[in-house]
Formats: sequence, structure tokens, C-alpha cells
Amino acid sequence: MNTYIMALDQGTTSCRCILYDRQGRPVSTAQKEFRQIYPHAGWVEHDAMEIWSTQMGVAQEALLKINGTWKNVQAIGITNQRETTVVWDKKTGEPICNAIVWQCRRTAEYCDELKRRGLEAAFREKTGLLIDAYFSATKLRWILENVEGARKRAEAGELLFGTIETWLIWKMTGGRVHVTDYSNASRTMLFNIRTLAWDEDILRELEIPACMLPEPRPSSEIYGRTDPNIFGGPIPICGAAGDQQSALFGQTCFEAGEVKNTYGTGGFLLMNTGEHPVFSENGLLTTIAWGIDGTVNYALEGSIFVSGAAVQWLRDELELLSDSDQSEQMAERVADSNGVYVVPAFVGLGAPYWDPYARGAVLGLTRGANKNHLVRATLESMAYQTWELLQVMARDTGQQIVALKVDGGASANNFLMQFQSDILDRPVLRPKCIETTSLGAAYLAGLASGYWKGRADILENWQMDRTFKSNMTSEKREQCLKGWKKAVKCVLGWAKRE
Ligand SMILES: Nc1ncnc2c1ncn2[C@@H]1O[C@H](COP(=O)(O)OP(=O)(O)O)[C@@H](O)[C@H]1O
Ligand SMILES: O=P(O)(O)OC[C@H](O)CO
Repeated sequence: MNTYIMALDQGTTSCRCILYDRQGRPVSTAQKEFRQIYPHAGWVEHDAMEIWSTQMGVAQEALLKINGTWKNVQAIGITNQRETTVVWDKKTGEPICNAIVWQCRRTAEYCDELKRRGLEAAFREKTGLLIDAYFSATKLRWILENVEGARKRAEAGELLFGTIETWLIWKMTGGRVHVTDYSNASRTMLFNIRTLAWDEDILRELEIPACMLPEPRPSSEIYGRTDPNIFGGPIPICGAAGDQQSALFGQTCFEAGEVKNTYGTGGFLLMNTGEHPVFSENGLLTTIAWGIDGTVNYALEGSIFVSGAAVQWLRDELELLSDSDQSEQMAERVADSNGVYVVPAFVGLGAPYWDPYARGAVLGLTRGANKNHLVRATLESMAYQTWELLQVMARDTGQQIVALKVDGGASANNFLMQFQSDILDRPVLRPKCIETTSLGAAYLAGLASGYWKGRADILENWQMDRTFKSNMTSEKREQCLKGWKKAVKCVLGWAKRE
């Protein structure tokens, strides 16, 4: 009987399940989008129950496609959108409100207050993060403060908190296992990345009861087994990691200095910095990459809040395209963006600006600008933002990358990859499997369950699809970048109260 590793990839806009074989090849895939809820400008929510049912639905579908049963799955690995905050009732298993999504800006003013009180340096030293509404800590506090009765119930031990992998593991084990992995814990702004424990000072400061927090665990170990009612029999859950760290693992960036860039809903550049945390002077985050085999690896991260999501905006809000793939042909229909710049600061700007009050803009319009220019400028914005991150990463580490390994849904776009290489003046390397996020989770679970013996087995699986080489003059590059920098300046602080 063939056995596989089941990777559950719970992303910002869709749930995916992929079954991987020993060569790291996807043998069955199922995917479904779920609802995005925007109750107010700058707010983003998800229904955690919908995430749960959608995720289980795609898992069943992927098994069905190969006529498989639970016996064909050696282990499950989970990877997830990070920071998104769920609070649920321990007894009923029902969330007490919608999940607050990582993109949500509702706690920006409270973060300003924490900064005014001079807490940034201490938080940074402990968690590796800047104080920002992006992370789970202030979202969790918001729920405790604003959902009726939440604080009292949390203090009485009736409520549990989790990021999405915690929620899924808890649900899949029938409410028996309440854990998080170190990589996800390191995105909460409550976790001490040196001691690998919840930080008591921060918990006190934010008035968060420790009893509602999950137990932090390494990223590759047996957390528990699925409730037999879900798949017909128990399957061990053996790996979990935040999606960006998981992609770093899936790209086999096991050595310090190795870098990957993912183009998903957001865009995330991560460098493995080895067994010691490296701190940035320029707005990058220090985060845990994974904990495995008794060691912890750290990473330096540049986070872009809106990358592929800008293409979704073109599709769903502006209705300029019916499918994200079309953006490639539309961009190629014109020779350049005709001076148009799109700054997709829809939920503020992440690294290196960290401006929650920045908002999106289209600049440089002239009478000749058409929809193809707008689409092209949107794709170009994804490359410009990545260029900015690589600049600061080079400054922080003293290392210039030789080539950029890419992945994520939008890395399928050949125009974008070519433009990325042009702007960076570096080769862009796209692997055959651009679903590296889920592959990383599969590897973490497969290593813990003995499906793969060690990292050497996995390294052999990385295969090149295409290399994009720079084909732009330095004058043109300078001109493009100058326009981008000018455009970004225009949007900073836009939504700040006067
Ligand atoms: N060919 C494409 N060109 C540009 N953007 C794309 C393309 N295919 C997908 N995308 C964008 O990539 C994102 C999906 O990538 P994915 O890695 O699945 O994201 P996530 O895991 O965040 O849900 C969407 O925002 C979509 O608009
Ligand atoms: O959904 P993605 O793949 O853009 O990832 C979201 C990140 O984990 C947010 O930190």
C-alpha cells in the first residue's frame, strides 16, 4: 500500500491539502477559498469554524481523489497563516468571535500607546518583533477587552487562545491537545524567543491570562492523533510551522545565509540565520524558523502585507481580470507601466516602513493609461517591495544574495519573475514545486514520523523549474526605482487622525 504525508496548508484566502510522496511530489491536491470579512475599513476577520470545515473538506477531497483512506496517510503536517488570533470556549469548542486576521489594523492605536510608553526595546529584545498590530498579542487583548464577558471567562480558565495551527490541532484531536509550535509562537509578541517560553512580563503588561495559552512545542514531533471520526482512523499529527518558516524549510534553506521569497497573499523574505537570533537595525523581524532535533533555528524576516492580494483586488474589486493568471498576459501587452505606480498599502505598510496608517494609491496616471498599465504596475509593486527588503537585509547582515529562490502562488507569473530579476539585477530561481509552504510542513511531519530519514533525503528533492536572468539596463532600473520611492512617500501616514 502506498503511503503519503498529508500537508494541510491553511492560508489567508484558501485552505489546501496536498498529499506528498517520498520524492516530495504532490500526488493529490484539493483547495477551497473561504470568506474574507471586512467589518470596517482596515479590519479583517475570518470565521474560524468555516476555516475548520473548509480545511477538513479539502483533506477529505484530496484523499478521495486517490481513492485513499486514513491508512494511506503516514502523518499530517500543518502550516498556516500566522498571527491570526482565535479564542474559543474550551467546553463547546465554539469560537467566541470571529478570528482577527494578521492583516487587521484595529489595534494600531493601542500599539502607538505601548510605543509611547517606551516598551518597544524590551519587547524587541524578548520577542524579536516590533510593536505592531500585525502580531497576535494586541489582537488577543482586544478580544478580552471587547467581547462581552471574555476577560472573566478567560481568567476562570474557560477560554483558549490559539493561532490557526493550534486551533486545527485542537479540533482534529477532539479537543485533547492544546499546543503551538515555536515558529508560530514567535509571531504572537508574547513569546520569549531565547527562553522558548511565554514571557511573563509581557503577559502582565497586556493583561493576558497565561492559562489560555497553548503549550509551545518543537515544529517536528508527534503532537497527538486525529479523532478517528474525522478520517475513519487515527492519523498522527507530526509537524507544524508558520507558513513562511515552512516555506523556508520546504525550499531546503537549512544553512545559515540561505534565503527564500514567497509571493502569496502577502510577500515574505526570510533568511536562515542559524542557531542564534540576529537583530535588524532596519525594520526586519527576528523570528524562530523551526525547532527540530533539539535545536532551534532563527530567521530574519521582511514582511510585505499585500503582494498577491493586490492581484486579487484587481480581480474581485476592480474586476479588471477574471483570473489571477490573466495578469501575466495583460502586463505583457504593454511595454512598460506608462509611468503608473500602484502602492498596495491597503492595510498599511509592513517592513521596512511599519506604517499602519499608510493606505493604497495609484499614482502617475495620464490620459493614455489603460487597464494593462494598471495591472502591470500592480505586479511591479510586488517586485519593488521585495527589492526594498533585500536592500535592508543586505545592510543588516552584510551579505548580498547571489540569487533569489522564490515560491508561492504568484511566483507562477513569468512576467513578475522576470521583472523581479530585472529590478534586483540577480537571477531568480523558481523550483518545480512552488507549493513549498505545504512541502515544508510535509517534511517536518515526515521527519518526525520516519517517512524521510534525514535532511539529506529531502535535499535531493529540490528541483529547478526555471531561472530568470536580469535583462534591464542600470539606467532603466534606477529610473523605475526612483519612481517607486517617490510613490511610497506619498502614501505614508495617510490614514492618521489629524
Ligand atoms: N499567475 C498569477 N499571477 C499573479 N498573482 C497570482 C497568480 N496566481 C496566484 N496569484 C496570487 O497569489 C495569491 C495566492 O497565492 P498562495 O500562495 O496560494 O497564497 P496564500 O497561501 O496566501 O493563500 C493570490 O493573492 C493570487 O491573487
Ligand atoms: O497567507 P500568506 O501565505 O500570505 O501568509 C500570511 C503570513 O503568514 C502572515 O504573517
